[in-house]
Amino acid sequence: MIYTCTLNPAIDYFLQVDHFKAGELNHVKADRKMPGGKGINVSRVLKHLGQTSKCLGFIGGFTGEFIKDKLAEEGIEADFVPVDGDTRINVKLKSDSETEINGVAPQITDEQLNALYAKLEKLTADDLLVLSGSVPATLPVTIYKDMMDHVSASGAKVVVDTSGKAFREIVDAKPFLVKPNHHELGEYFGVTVETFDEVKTYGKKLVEKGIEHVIVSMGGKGAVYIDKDEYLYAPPAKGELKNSVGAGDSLVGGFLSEYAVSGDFRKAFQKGAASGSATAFSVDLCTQEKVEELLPQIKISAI
Ligand SMILES: Nc1ncnc2c1ncn2[C@@H]1O[C@H](COP(=O)(O)OP(=O)(O)OP(=O)(O)O)[C@@H](O)[C@H]1O
Ligand SMILES: O=P(O)(O)OC[C@@]1(O)O[C@H](CO)[C@@H](O)[C@@H]1O
Repeated sequence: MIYTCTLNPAIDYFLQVDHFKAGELNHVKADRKMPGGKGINVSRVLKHLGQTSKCLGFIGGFTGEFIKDKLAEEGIEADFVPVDGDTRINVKLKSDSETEINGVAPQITDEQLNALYAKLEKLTADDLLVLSGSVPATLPVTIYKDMMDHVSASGAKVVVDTSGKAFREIVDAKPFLVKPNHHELGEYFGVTVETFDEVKTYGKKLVEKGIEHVIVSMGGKGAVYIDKDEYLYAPPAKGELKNSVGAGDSLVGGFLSEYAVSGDFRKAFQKGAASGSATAFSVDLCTQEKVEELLPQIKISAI
């Protein structure tokens, strides 16, 4: 089973405003509320691509109910730990440019954290655990490493997609796979990472630290896969950018949907990259149909 864990889920509230002006009254042309948070997005992409998964994490309040209902409607299993406060709302403002305003997580108690650990301790060697997104302020920044400690005895493989301090803390715990984007990779090493050579250099440093598989996403420039033997490049598919929110989660979801079935990294990387582009060209997260349409464009090459 693939488990996704979203410590800090959100309702993603998409607002379309013509020519947004800060500091003035703006009228919304169209809006949309979606269940969000990185792990939840991975689960939704897996579902779209025909794979089952279970969502873990913390959820609370009327916003949490909305997310649980939407996941249930989509046939996605969830086993969240309930918390007292409201799950956050993240505003995604689409105008001449994209602006994101991510909300604040509710309080999480030690008891609630222990309830999550108890669920993790039930994982087995056949399971994959995806730890995605930001860490609520009331949890320690070492939380992802602590969670890995709770699954380490099982041998379950852990995939991590996070940033900032949480990413800094997880690297030494050597997860199976990490997916920073190129900015996050640069932030970790205190440098700017823009070119493919820089991605290769700093991605390889993560592999040398003991992470088996590293995927660095580069937005509209595609993605690079690095392990101890090779560097692979996945170009972006061609299309019209409609929404970049969740493209990275789609890369992770698409990758895992193939890896869980075939264990073939090259094919998984291709499917992941096609899924990232498919989301970038869609209003919501990628569909199977769109991923299949774009897949032939993603020619994986050694670089
Ligand atoms: N404009 C685009 N055109 C084509 N493909 C894209 C585009 N933007 C993203 N992609 C695909 O999606 C992948 C992931 O995108 P990106 O690097 O933006 O992830 P991210 O920064 O983790 O995003 P998020 O945090 O919003 O999920 C890219 O590696 C690429 O394959
Ligand atoms: O604040 P975090 O946890 O880093 O990111 C949360 C978030 O911006 O990421 C997803 C897209 O990747 C959205 O669904 C969600 O709103």
